[in-house]
Amino acid sequence: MESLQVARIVNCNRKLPLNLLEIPRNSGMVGQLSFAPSRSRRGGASLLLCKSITGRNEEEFRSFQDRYSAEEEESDLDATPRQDDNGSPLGLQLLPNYDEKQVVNYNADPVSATEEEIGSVSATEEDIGSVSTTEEDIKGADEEPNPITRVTRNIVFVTAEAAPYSKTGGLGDVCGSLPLALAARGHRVMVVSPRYLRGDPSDKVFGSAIDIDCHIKVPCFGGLQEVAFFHEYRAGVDWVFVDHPSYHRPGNPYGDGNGAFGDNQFRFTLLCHAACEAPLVIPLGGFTYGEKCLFLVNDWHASLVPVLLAAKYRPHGVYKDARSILVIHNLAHQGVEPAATYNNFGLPLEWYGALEWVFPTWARTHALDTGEAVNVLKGAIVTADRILTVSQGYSWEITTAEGGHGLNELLSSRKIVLNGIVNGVDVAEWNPATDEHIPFHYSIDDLSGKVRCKTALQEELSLAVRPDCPMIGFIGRLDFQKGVDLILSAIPELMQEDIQFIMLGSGDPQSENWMRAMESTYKDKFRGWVGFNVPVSHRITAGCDILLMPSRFEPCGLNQLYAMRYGTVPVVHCTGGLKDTVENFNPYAEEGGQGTGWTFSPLSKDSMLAALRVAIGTYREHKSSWEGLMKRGMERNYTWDKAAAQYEQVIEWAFLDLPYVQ
Ligand SMILES: Nc1ncnc2c1ncn2[C@@H]1O[C@H](COP(=O)(O)OP(=O)(O)O[C@H]2O[C@H](CO)[C@@H](O)[C@H](O)[C@H]2O)[C@@H](O)[C@H]1O
Repeated sequence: MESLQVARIVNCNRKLPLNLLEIPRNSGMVGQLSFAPSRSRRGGASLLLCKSITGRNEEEFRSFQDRYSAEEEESDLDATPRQDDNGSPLGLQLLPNYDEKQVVNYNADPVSATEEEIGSVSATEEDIGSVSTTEEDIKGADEEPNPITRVTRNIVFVTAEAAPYSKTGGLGDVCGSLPLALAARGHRVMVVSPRYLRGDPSDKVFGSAIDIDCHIKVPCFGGLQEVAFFHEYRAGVDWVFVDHPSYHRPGNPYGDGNGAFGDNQFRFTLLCHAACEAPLVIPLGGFTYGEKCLFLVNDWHASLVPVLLAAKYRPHGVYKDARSILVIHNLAHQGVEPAATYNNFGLPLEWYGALEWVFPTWARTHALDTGEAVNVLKGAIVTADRILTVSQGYSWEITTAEGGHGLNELLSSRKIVLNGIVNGVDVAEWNPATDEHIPFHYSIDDLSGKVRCKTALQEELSLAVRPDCPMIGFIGRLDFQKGVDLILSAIPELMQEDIQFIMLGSGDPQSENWMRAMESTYKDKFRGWVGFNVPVSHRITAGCDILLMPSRFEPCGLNQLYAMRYGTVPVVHCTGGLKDTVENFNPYAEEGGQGTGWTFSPLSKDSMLAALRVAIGTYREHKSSWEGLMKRGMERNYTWDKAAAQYEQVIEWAFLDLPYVQ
């Protein structure tokens, strides 16, 4: 079968079906690798890569291995290797900062497990009896008044972007932070993402990722495509970068000034194939992640992964114990292509139905258009073991006709495994007391630095320096989702108020031009910063009094979380994650009011303007209420550790069930 001409570097210890071990002639592979026992600095057995590593490569590999082991020692990790029935190394336990009694090694041999471990396992089984996948269960997961059992997993993130290596929006933030939080909780975590090189100084972010001399050939797009893996071990996480010439070009991960790249389907198909191979072929710290891993696949770019597990691997006994969770950050993007491109995915023909997509008649372009297409995100929805979105509100919205982008019925059919977990904030990056991008620091106990940040921003933008003038900010992609059109329609009226307004964003060229035009029309009140600039986004978040987010839909939204942390009061459309995270201000509640901002509805110019006017009035005339709003927002706990505890719970649910597609 064509898709099974898997030419890859194979761990010789693994007993794979023969056809998976076949390596085509002239494949150009670096050679088959074998493993041999070697010295272990920690006394236990370790595995040494012993073929095709010569000269410089050998040196590089050794320094990579030394670095890995050194960091491992620093964190005092238990690196005892274990193997599964096939001889695959498993369960390298990374357990920093944990009381051993609280951690159960999921991969431990039950025969040799201690009584204490067995006791803990049975505690888990009791839990199983009471498990029901309700939102309360997830919410409660982070509370842990009496932590009983923690199971460590091998977790593989697959993502098109991960900060600081690549970021165009919130996906990059999440995949740059959540892996760290899960690793800190004791899991072994790998992030697989492309190695984007733009040919400019920004490429230095990949400077510490070394070529581990592991090349594979993946069968897709009519041939065998060779990709290489680079690796960096940082903050307890294995960052694995897939290297291929199609990731080397100017622009952002998805496109450039001319629009989206035409070969994105190819680029992300490569990513998915490579991500499926990575846990099998890359020995990190001497050991592969093995087959019993959990794939966290993010958005459509990674959505072929669960389909590949089901269609390409499991029929041959590989990944039969793995699980996958699809995380939907934005349902609006689904990876839809003409049906003919199905042949390019490297999937067996009989799996066409998983990706099949037929546009309704009204959405077809001409009389002969049959509407036939393939939808990659749909493929993951029908094959992943569980589905997560980035807030509970959004997980409900996507099951409705209004918010489902055509996938609501399918998503409703999987409601039982669909949950929402609100994103966290990277508190190391977003902390007004230490933020390196802002000129003055402040905290909930001493807010004096905030107004100084504001006047510094006014100076920077050549606006009148007026500490008492309400300053409103907007940060985000300029597109339909973010409701930029609403701001556009409201600006003439808003500019009648005595306020200052600053927008930072890039995207739709028409909106960019509109921002420039507004700046010249309202010289004394409006500033439009066109571009993607992280330091400026921090300065706006710290300097403004109000952050406006009129998003049409918002799966979670991060800027309102950052704003609250910086004492900047959010005014948001009451939708998705915005509704879940911003509590509407009630001035009549006890103790001078409740709430952290304003949520307006419906999504109209008038209701947005009304909310903004109330916010402006409160800022001007009710100073103590305003301070209460700021402080309550700053006290909100949206940390990644809290979110990671909830992810852990969902991961456990995934392993409780049999694989959805066997
Ligand atoms: N011009 C600019 N300059 C500098 N920084 C900029 C910027 N424009 C945006 N950013 C930054 O990019 C991030 C965007 O976060 P959002 O929550 O708006 O995510 P986005 O809509 O891209 O992604 C999707 O995924 C995320 C993550 O799950 C969800 O929160 C969200 O609802 C969903 O739409 C923030 O860190 C923001 O500060």
